[in-house]
Amino acid sequence: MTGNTDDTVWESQGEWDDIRYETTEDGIAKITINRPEVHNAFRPQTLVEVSSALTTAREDESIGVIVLTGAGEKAFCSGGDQRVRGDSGYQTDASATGRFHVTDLHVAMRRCPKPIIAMVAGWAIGGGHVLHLVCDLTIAADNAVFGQVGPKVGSFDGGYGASILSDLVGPKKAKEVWMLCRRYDARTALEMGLVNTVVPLAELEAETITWAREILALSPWAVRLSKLSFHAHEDGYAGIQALAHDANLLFYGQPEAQEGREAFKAKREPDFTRFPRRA
Ligand SMILES: CC(C)(COP(=O)(O)OP(=O)(O)OC[C@H]1O[C@@H](n2cnc3c(N)ncnc32)[C@H](O)[C@@H]1OP(=O)(O)O)[C@@H](O)C(=O)NCCC(=O)NCCSC(=O)CCC(=O)c1ccccc1C(=O)O
Repeated sequence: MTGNTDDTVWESQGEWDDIRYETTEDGIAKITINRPEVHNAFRPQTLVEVSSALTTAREDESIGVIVLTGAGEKAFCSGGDQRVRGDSGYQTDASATGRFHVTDLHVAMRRCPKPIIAMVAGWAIGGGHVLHLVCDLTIAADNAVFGQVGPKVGSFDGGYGASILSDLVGPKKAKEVWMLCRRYDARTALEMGLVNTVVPLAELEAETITWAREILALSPWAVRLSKLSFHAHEDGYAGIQALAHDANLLFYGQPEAQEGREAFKAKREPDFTRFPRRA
């Protein structure tokens, strides 16, 4: 056990260098970027570990909601670790091929059928701001500060960092965020529609858990399909594919689909005549 908030006990799982992965008995997983000395900036290894923890949470049937956060009270995440930014992307070591590992994580977060809540205290800046954008919900502490810094440090995000932001706050405001690199406090972020709620820092985790438990009380399939329904439109073919594959997952549980499987295994022709052709 690693700690608790009110009645919540977090059980620590796995061996990690850059993150913590903890779960509660009632179905919440918490992934914490644990590099407070650099305001939780991510290096490639950080993103590999977050992705791995996300897969663990996704495949654990006892988990219904995932919380993404940063260690300490000063920062959610300050984006890519500028010390390992090479000329071809971010590098695991000086001789490694550079990449933008974070874009693969964005896709995995969108693809993950379980709701992901960003729990934001302090800085959510640059790629750290994009990470909260990609989460489904954001609970902000009153000390949170949001913003993009790409054009200041020679970077931009033409993927989710532009599109989700534009959908949330409108194209004019989104261009302001990226083209002026201003900082926005938590109250302003709430007014802009960037976050779901703002609470005192001391109540951040308790509030996040309350939201997570409200979700956990609902139908898992309906929550899952709700998330994928938004992305079906927003993510184009990839979004439609995720929703359609869930329809197929549900169909696999039906006698009609099972007849096809059983007939193949028994080396006989399938008999679908007893199944209705519904309106
Ligand atoms: C966040 C700050 C404004 C906070 O300022 P302050 O409170 O004064 O703290 P500092 O003293 O500056 O920081 C403390 C300590 O942390 C180090 N640090 C902070 N941020 C980083 C960082 N990103 N990388 C490395 N180190 C960092 C800082 O140097 C201090 O260390 P000392 O040893 O004490 O000196 C301020 O810290 C700040 O402006 N930080 C930098 C923000 C930044 O430039 N972020 C990177 C933006 S680019 C990016 O994120 C890439 C994103 C990406 O990869 C991508 C690629 C493709 C598509 C999408 C994306 C995407 O955007 O996700």
